[in-house]
This record gives sequence, structure tokens and C-alpha cells, in this order.
Amino acid sequence: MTRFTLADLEKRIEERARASAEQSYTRALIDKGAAHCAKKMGEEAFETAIAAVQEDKGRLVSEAADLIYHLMVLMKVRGVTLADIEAELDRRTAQSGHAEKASRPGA
Ligand SMILES: N=c1c2ncn([C@@H]3O[C@H](COP(=O)(O)OP(=O)(O)OP(=O)(O)O)[C@@H](O)[C@H]3O)c2ncn1[C@@H]1O[C@H](COP(=O)(O)O)[C@@H](O)[C@H]1O
Repeated sequence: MTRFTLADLEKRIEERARASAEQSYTRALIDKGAAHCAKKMGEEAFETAIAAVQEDKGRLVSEAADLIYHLMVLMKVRGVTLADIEAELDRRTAQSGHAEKASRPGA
């Protein structure tokens, strides 16, 4: 069985963005604009946080999947790709999170 990856999800969002809003939830979300997509993403982030503190692993997996999907739709609306995020994460591997925070202006 081949593994479904975030790159596959990005492609799927790209394809479904070309469908009609009646056929595709992705397209319907995109049509509502960045502010609506950001609100949905924020709601899913909150639901993910609740699932995490409830210590319900199955629920956390489900909510995290909703969150990642909605984040990736928001990224598409704003023209940000998975490659952009990967490049930023790659850049950060040069130092630890503590060192990065200490290097911020005013830290
Ligand atoms: N991963 C997802 C995914 N995760 C969550 N959702 C949808 O996100 C919605 C969020 O549900 P909520 O209860 O929070 O929101 P709601 O009240 O139903 O929606 P609103 O009216 O508030 O917008 C549900 O309709 C879920 O089905 C997703 N919809 C699509 N995908 C992926 O996108 C692909 C294309 O989907 P379509 O664009 O619908 O063809 C799918 O095959 C999946 O791979």
C-alpha cells in the first residue's frame, strides 16, 4: 500500500480547486476567501488543542488531519506551497529553537 503524503494532499487540493463549489468542499472554501479559510483553520486548531488535552489519541489524529487540510487550503489561497514551508523548516535546522529565540531582536 502506498503512503498518502502531504505532497499528495497538496496535489489533491490543487486538482479539487478546479472543480465546482457544488462538487468540492475545497473549492467552496477557496471561493469564500482567505479570511473565511483562516477562521476555519483557527477553529480546527482550537479543536485540535482540546483533543490533545483530553488525551484522546484517535480524536487528536482526526482533528490534526482537519487542521492540516484547512491550513493547506489557506496556504493555497495565499500562494504558499509545501516547498516554501519545507525550505523554512530546513533553514531552521541550522540551530536549536532555544538559540533561535535568544537571537530575536529584544530577546
Ligand atoms: N482532507 C480533507 C478534509 N478534512 C476535512 N474536510 C472537510 O472539512 C469540513 C469541516 O467540517 P466542519 O464540521 O468543521 O465544518 P462544516 O460546518 O461542515 O463546514 P462549514 O459549513 O462551516 O464550512 C467537513 O466538510 C470535512 O469533510 C476535508 N475535505 C476534504 N479533504 C481532502 O480534500 C479532498 C477533496 O475534497 P473535495 O474538495 O470536497 O472534493 C478530499 O478527497 C480529501 O483528500
